Amino acid sequence: MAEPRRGTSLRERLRRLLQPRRPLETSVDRDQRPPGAPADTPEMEEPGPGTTLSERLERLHQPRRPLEPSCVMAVQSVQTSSRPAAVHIPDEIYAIYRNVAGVLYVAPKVIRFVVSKECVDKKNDESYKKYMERLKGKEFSKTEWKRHGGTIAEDLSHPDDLDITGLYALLEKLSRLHDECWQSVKPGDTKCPLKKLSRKDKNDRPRNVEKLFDKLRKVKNLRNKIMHEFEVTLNNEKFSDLKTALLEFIEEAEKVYSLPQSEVEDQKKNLHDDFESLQTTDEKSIYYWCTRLAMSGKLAVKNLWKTKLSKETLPLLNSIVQRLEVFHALDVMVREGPNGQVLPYTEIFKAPEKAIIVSGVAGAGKTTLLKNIVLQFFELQDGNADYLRQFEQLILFECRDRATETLADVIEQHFKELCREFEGKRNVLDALLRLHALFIIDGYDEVNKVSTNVVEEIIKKTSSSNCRVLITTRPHSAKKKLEVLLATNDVNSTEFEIKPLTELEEQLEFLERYEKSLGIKKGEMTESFKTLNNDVRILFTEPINLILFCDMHKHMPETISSWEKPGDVANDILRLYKKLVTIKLADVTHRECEVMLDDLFVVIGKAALEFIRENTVSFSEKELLQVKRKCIPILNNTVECSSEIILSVVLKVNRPLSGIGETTYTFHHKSIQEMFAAEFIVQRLLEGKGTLKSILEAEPKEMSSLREVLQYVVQGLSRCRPGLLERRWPELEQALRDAGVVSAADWQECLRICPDVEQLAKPAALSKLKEDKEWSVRTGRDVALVAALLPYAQPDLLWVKIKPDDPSKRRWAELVQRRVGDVDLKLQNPADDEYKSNDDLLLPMLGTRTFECTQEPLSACKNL
Ligand SMILES: Nc1ncnc2c1ncn2[C@@H]1O[C@H](COP(=O)(O)OP(=O)(O)OP(=O)(O)O)[C@@H](O)[C@H]1O
Repeated sequence: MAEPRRGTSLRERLRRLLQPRRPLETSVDRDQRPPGAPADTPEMEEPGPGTTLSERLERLHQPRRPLEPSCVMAVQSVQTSSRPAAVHIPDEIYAIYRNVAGVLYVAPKVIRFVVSKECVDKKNDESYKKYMERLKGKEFSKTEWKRHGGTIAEDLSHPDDLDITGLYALLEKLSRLHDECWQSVKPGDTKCPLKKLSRKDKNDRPRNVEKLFDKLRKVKNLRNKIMHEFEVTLNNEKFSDLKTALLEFIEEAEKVYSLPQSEVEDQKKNLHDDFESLQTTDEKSIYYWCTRLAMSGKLAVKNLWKTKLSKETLPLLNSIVQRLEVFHALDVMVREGPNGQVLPYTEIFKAPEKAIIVSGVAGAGKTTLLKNIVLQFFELQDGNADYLRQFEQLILFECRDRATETLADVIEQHFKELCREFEGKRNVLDALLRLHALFIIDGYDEVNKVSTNVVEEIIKKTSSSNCRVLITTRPHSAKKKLEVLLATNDVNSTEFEIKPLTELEEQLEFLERYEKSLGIKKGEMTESFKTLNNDVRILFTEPINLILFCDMHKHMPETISSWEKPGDVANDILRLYKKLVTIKLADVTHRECEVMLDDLFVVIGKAALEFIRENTVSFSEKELLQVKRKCIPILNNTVECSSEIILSVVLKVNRPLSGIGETTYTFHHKSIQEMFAAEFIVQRLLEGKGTLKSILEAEPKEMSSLREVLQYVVQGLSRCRPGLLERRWPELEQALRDAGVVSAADWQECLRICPDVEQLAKPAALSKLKEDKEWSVRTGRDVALVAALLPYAQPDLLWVKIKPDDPSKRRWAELVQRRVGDVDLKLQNPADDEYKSNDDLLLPMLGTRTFECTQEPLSACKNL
C-alpha cells in the first residue's frame, strides 16, 4: 500500500477516504489502476458542514460489513509481515494504529525502563508507597498519601499498568523524593537510604534531571495530542516524531544514570524493533482495537447519548427543553474539612483520586449533572468543556437499570457495531481499559440486585487501569456500601457534594432559563417566585423543587400566594397530580371522582412503596400490568375508562432507543414516587389501621430505601394531624433510625424537609451538640435550622455570618429569642449598600446582651 503522499491536504485525503470502497479490495487491484485514476466512482460526496473528521472517518468505516469470525480468522491467518493481507485498511488507519500503539505500547516500555533505573533502591515486591515511606522515614496518612502519591495506588509495586501520564507522575515524584533525600543528608553523613542510586551523572557531576523531564514532556505532549486531536492521530509524521523523542529520552537517561553503552544500544534496538513491528497492523493486537475505538468509538457513543439526553420532558408541563440550554452550572463542595471548600463542578476532575463521588440529596441535580457532562464531552470542539479533555472515551451506566447484566452488555450498548465483530465485546473492553476512559455510574443509591454486579465489575476492572470513575449517590447508607466497594478494590476516592441553591439570585437565575426555554413571558415566573416568603423559599434549594415550582406556576398559580410553610408545597404537588388526572377523567365522565381518585392514589402509592422497598424506580410492562389490574375495579365501578388515563399522568414511558428491548415506566422523578408512597402511608395511618411496621412491610435491609419516604410521611402527618404525629412518633422515630438516620447531618436533613416538626428537632439538636460544641450559621436555611434546634440544645459558641436579606425574619426572631449565651454576628452588607440599616434584624436583638455584632464592610452595628 502506498504511503500517503506528502503534502496531500487533509481535505484531499478525506476525499479519498470517503470514496465508497469495495469490500476487501486488494493492493493489487489498486496498483493496477492507471496512475491518478480515482479509486471508485468519480463523484464524491462533499463532507457535510459541521461534520468532524472522526465522524467522516466513522462513515468510512460504516458500510463495512461486520467481519464474520471465519473471515477474521482468514485475514489473520494469511497475514504475514507484508501488508497485503490487511488490504481493506486504508492508509489513515495504519497511521492511527501506529500512533496509538506507539504511545500506548512502545513509549511506556521505554519510560518503564527509565523508572526502573530511578528505582534501583526499591525492593522488587515493595510497593511505591512503602518505598517512599522508607525513604521518608515515616508512614503516610491517607491524606498525606493523596498529596504524595496522587493517582498511584497504595499497593502498586510494578508500573506495568501505568501509561505515559501515570509513569510521568511516578518518575517525577520519585526523582523529587530522591533529591530531597540527598539534600537532607549532611556532608559526611553515611545514613542516606539511597545506596544504589548515584547522585552523580556520567560526567561525575551532580545529576540534573531537568533535561530528562524536558525530553519526557515531549513524549507526553505527543501522547496527548495523538490521543485527543484527531488530525494528529492520523498524522503519519507523528510516528517518527515519537521515535525521535523516545531516542532522545534514552540518550538523556544514559547521562543521568551513567548507563553502560551496551544497555543503551539494547534499548535503542528494542525501540527500533518495536517501531518496525508496528509497520504492519495486527488485528489480534489490543492496539488495533484501541485504534478502532479512537476512530469510531466516540461517535458511536455520541450518537447513542445525544439522542437520548439532549432533550428533557419536564414532569407535568408536558414541555420539552433542550438540556444544555436550561443547564444551571452547579457548584459542589468538597466533603472534607469543616466548611467544605466550594468549587465549580468543572473542577471535580482536578482531584487526583481515581473515583469521584458526587453526592446530593433527592433532586439535587446529580443525574442532570452527569447527563450534561456526557453531552459536553461530545461538544469538546467548542472549547467549552476543557475539563473533559483528559478523557478519550466515555461510558454511562444507570444503577436503576435492571436489564443489563454485565459490563460486557454495557459495552455492547455503547459500541454496537464494533461488538458485532468476533470477540468484539471483550476486545473493546480491553482496549477501553488501556485508554483514559471515564466510566459514569449514575444513582448508586438506586442499585439493585442486577446492577450491583455491573457496578462491581466496573470498579474491579478499572481499578488497575488508566480509567476514572464518576459516581453519583444520595448521601446516605448506600454511600457507605460504595465506600466499602471502592476500598476493597483499592480504589481511592474523593467526594463532592452538590451545593444547594440557597441564594435567591441563584434560584431566580435557574428559573429564568426555564422561563425562556418554556416560552413563558420574561419575569412572569420569577416575579411570582420572589413573592414567596423566605420560610417557604428555603424549600426551593434543590432543582427538583424549582422544577415543581414551574409546574405549579403553570397549573395552579393561584395557590403559590397561599403557601405559608414548606409543608403546604408538598401537599399541593399531590393536589396538582389529582387535578391533572381529574382533567383527564373529565373527558370521559361527568361523575364526581374525588373518592375514586383517592382510591386510585392509594393503589398507586402502595405500588410506589413496594417498588421503592426493593429499590426499584423503573418498572417493566409486566409490573405495570399488576398495578393496572388493581386500578380497573375502582374505575369500572364508576367510569368506563382505562387505567391508562391515570397512569399516563403519573408515569413516564421510557422506550428503548434502539427499538429493541423492553419499554419501562418510571414516575416523573424518584422524589415524586416517594411522595406517592408517603401519601399512601399517611392515609393508612389516618385510618388507624395497623402499626407502621405492618404498613411498611419492609425487611430490615430494605429500610434504608425508605428514608425519604418517611420524611414525607412526617411532613404529611404534621400538616394534617399533628396530634396523630405525636402519638405515632415513637414508631416513626424508630423507623427513621432503622432507615439510617443517625448522625446530626441525617437529622438535619429531615428537619430541612419538615422544619416545623418539633419531634425531629430534638434528636437533631442532641446529635449536633454531641458532634460539635460550636455552631455556625451561614445561610437563611441555617438560621431556620438552628432556630429549630435551640430549644433542645445550646452550643458553647454560635457564629452567625449572613447576608441580611437571607434569613426569614420570623426564623431570625426565633433564633434570637431561643439563644441562651453568646452570638457572634457578622452581617455581610451588599457592596452597593454598605451602610444598610438592617433594623429588621437588629430589632429582635434589642435587650439581648450577648450579641457581638459587626458589619462587613466593617462598621459598628448599632448599639444594642
Ligand atoms: N443543573 C441543573 N440545571 C437545570 N435543571 C436541573 C439541574 N439539575 C436538576 N435539574 C432539574 O431537576 C430535576 C431533578 O434533578 P435530578 O434528577 O438530576 O436530581 P437527582 O439529584 O439525580 O435526584 P435523585 O437523587 O432523586 O435521583 C431534573 O429532571 C431537571 O429537570
